[in-house]
Amino acid sequence: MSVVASNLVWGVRRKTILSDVSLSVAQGETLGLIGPNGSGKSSLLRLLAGLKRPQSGRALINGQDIATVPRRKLAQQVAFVQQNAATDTNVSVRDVLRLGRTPHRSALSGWSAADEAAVTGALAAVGMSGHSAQAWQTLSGGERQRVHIARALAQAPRVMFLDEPTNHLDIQHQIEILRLVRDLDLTSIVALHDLNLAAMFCDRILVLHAGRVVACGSPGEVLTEDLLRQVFRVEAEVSLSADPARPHIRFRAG
Ligand SMILES: Nc1ncnc2c1ncn2[C@@H]1O[C@H](COP(=O)(O)OP(=O)(O)OP(=O)(O)O)[C@@H](O)[C@H]1O
Repeated sequence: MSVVASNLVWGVRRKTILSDVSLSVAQGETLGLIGPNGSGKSSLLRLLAGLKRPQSGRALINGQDIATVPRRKLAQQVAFVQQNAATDTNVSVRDVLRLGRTPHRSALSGWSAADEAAVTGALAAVGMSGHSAQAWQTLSGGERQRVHIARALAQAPRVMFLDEPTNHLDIQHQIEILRLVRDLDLTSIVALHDLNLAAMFCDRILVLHAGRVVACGSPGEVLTEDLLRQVFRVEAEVSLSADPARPHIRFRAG
């Protein structure tokens, strides 16, 4: 399913937070969303996922304005891994994943073999099978993050929005989770702070700065020394030697 945003504007009171944001992500593509703190990445993901309404402009999933898609249908198609998502404390890991199946179940249908397979597969995909019966509140930060990603996978969405999914994860799991997202047969938009990971795993990268799109293209097109200086205020060397399409950034310590 494609995701398209046209001229999105959103703000609170008199403050404009997103100005005229447009983007287009094709079926199966992984778009990285980068930008400094407060540039509007989470706000944009919330608008795209239909959790907030734009003041003007439209967000479309598969050509349909998300404002017009019924909530349940939207939940069958779209999963959102939010930053610092909380979960009711008194549940097991498996229960958290079971919640991901809710949009696919009717009030009358019982727990099906397909539901069970989706939960088991999602737990395995994030390497958490061994924690199935553990109480959610006893998990480490990185394990919680992986369980939230697994819940989104269990939802079997066609589109996935992820806000800093590598938060709290060790380097092995950062790479594994992004590889998993890239290889899934779905459309994804991922907000990331680690620019080298964005370069490694995203098909294209969109850069937000003060609520505006300042660049969008392949990692090689977008992640230039000039852009890093102007948008992120850092000095860095960008090397294209190993793979010109996937630049590597070396930040200067000072
Ligand atoms: N409900 C709100 N009320 C007031 N200000 C808000 C609200 N939501 C977001 N903002 C402001 O909008 C700006 C963008 O916030 P947002 O969380 O989208 O940025 P971000 O790029 O995801 O940041 P970070 O990288 O720090 O997670 C910030 O300055 C934030 O303080």
